[in-house]
Amino acid sequence: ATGSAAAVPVDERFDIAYITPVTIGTPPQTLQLDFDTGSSDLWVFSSHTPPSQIRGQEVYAPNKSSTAKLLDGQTWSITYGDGSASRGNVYTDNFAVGGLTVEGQAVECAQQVSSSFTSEEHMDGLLGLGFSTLNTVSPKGQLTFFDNAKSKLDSPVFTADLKYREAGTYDFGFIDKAKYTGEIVYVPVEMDPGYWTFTSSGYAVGSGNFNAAPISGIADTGTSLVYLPNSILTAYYRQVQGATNSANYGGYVFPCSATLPAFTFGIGEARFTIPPAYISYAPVTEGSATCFGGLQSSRGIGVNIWGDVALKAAFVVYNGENPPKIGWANK
Ligand SMILES: COc1ccc(CN)cc1O
Repeated sequence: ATGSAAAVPVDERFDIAYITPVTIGTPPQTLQLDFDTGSSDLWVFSSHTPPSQIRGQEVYAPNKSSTAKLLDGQTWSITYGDGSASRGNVYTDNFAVGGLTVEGQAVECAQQVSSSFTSEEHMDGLLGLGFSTLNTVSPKGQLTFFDNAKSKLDSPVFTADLKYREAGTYDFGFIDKAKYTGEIVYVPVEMDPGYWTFTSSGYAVGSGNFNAAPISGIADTGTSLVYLPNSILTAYYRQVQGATNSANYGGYVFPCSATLPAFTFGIGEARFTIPPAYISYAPVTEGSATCFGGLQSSRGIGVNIWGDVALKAAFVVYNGENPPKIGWANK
């Protein structure tokens, strides 16, 4: 079996996140979820979510699905790196992504969501694609959609082809040769504690020399920006007129009119270049002449994060074999 579905920017302007249509239950209920390789809970706005916390989202109503079953006594609670959070109870139901169906998928229904989820009107929940060890359901941890689907997939992989301000694709069970150029370069994945953790071979700022140095980090489709060690950030923003690391805005900002260098990162011998446009991420507030950078410091996070700003510069293969590996190709 295989599946394929669009990854659409959730907002018209900054690629804050990408949403993908899924169907849940019988008859099928369609929701738009943020596919997140940085977490492993599949949770949705639901008929159990307080109406005061819903602002336009579609909800999953298990009581309207003839195939829904309550997982009695099971609850979930998750907090993300940006401080957002949600929690609730758990059902199993039929769940499909782009023609690929899993029966008995754990669907975590929100009984509480934090304000940043409420304000993300087009996002009806998250679909975790991290390793199932990260799943928060207690007392019995649940499997991700990918782990449930894996045995029936033609190949135990999914791929992410995210794009700059346009729709890309998530494919399950196959690698579409039309989506990339050259060869896919694979590097090992450390699956403890549950992220797609890999080591980049180094970086270059603009047309400067490549600095060969191992940079461990996670490939995280659910994070908008790239978070790297401070030393790399100072090397990059030193090249940007008027750039400062702003306590006020919580990161590197610069005049939106500034000329930005590209940023290149290595995967083995391969090189991937993030164009300047991806790094001039967004005005700090609507209409401001000050822009927030797409490259930020990982100081204080505890892990380096290759988020969407980097991922959309590549075609990425998440290979769930044992041991897992991650593949990168230009496109
Ligand atoms: C508030 O929005 C989000 C918070 C956390 C994640 C997971 N990294 C994804 C989101 O879209």
